[in-house]
Amino acid sequence: MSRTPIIAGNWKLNMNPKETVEFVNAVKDQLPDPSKVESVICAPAVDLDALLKAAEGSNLHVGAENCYWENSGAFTGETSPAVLKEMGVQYVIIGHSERRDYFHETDEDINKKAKAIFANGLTPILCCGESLEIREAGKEKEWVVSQIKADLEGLTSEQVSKLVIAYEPIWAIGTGKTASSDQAEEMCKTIRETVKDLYNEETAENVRIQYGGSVKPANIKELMAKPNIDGGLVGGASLVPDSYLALVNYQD
Ligand SMILES: O=C(CO)COP(=O)(O)O
Repeated sequence: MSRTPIIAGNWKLNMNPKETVEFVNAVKDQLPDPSKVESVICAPAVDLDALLKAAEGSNLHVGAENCYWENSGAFTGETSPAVLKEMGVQYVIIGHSERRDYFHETDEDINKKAKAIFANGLTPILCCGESLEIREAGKEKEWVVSQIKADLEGLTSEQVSKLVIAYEPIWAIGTGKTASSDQAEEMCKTIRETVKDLYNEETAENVRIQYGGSVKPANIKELMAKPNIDGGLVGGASLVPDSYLALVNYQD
């Protein structure tokens, strides 16, 4: 298996440019070799310039938390994927449950964003996941499979081979309630099987699948030991240098 583990912080609406630079200076010399574990921070758009400059020459890779599906035009307040690429950004989170819930993003919007991100040579980190209500009804697999099918519509196997998918059960986000490593593995396996059904075995073997939802230094090792979990998408525990370093250096 040749998938490189990828641990990504999702800072959400936290951190300013000064705090961003302080964070990078505290972590940049202690990050793992990117061929062993890829370390990513996804930051608010207003922090990206500071983040990129501070991270230059280090093993830290940079992502945005969102973007629009058009590169330019009369779209007040949006972020251009073409400009993210010009700046040196590598990843863009799309389909986070907070964007789906609070900003009413649909699978159709997310699919358009995925296409625009790939067209600009960036890599999407595509989030999916079910609410507590859906899990309690026993419908989490069909829910996530239908999200994945709609979000990947029209993408090529070459694109999906490079994609990162983050399985984030909404009931585990910011709640301190982690899915058990078995529950996380079961869903990540289902996602990989869905990619295999939609594309082929090779694409399914290449796609990297993260788990997200109360990932912490205390549970990262157990999650990463699972065969279908290739990384973590981490909110709260990615904001503090020591805990971010403990996460990306989980192999030590
Ligand atoms: O939403 C998340 C990452 O995208 C998870 O957030 P927490 O790690 O704070 O639970």
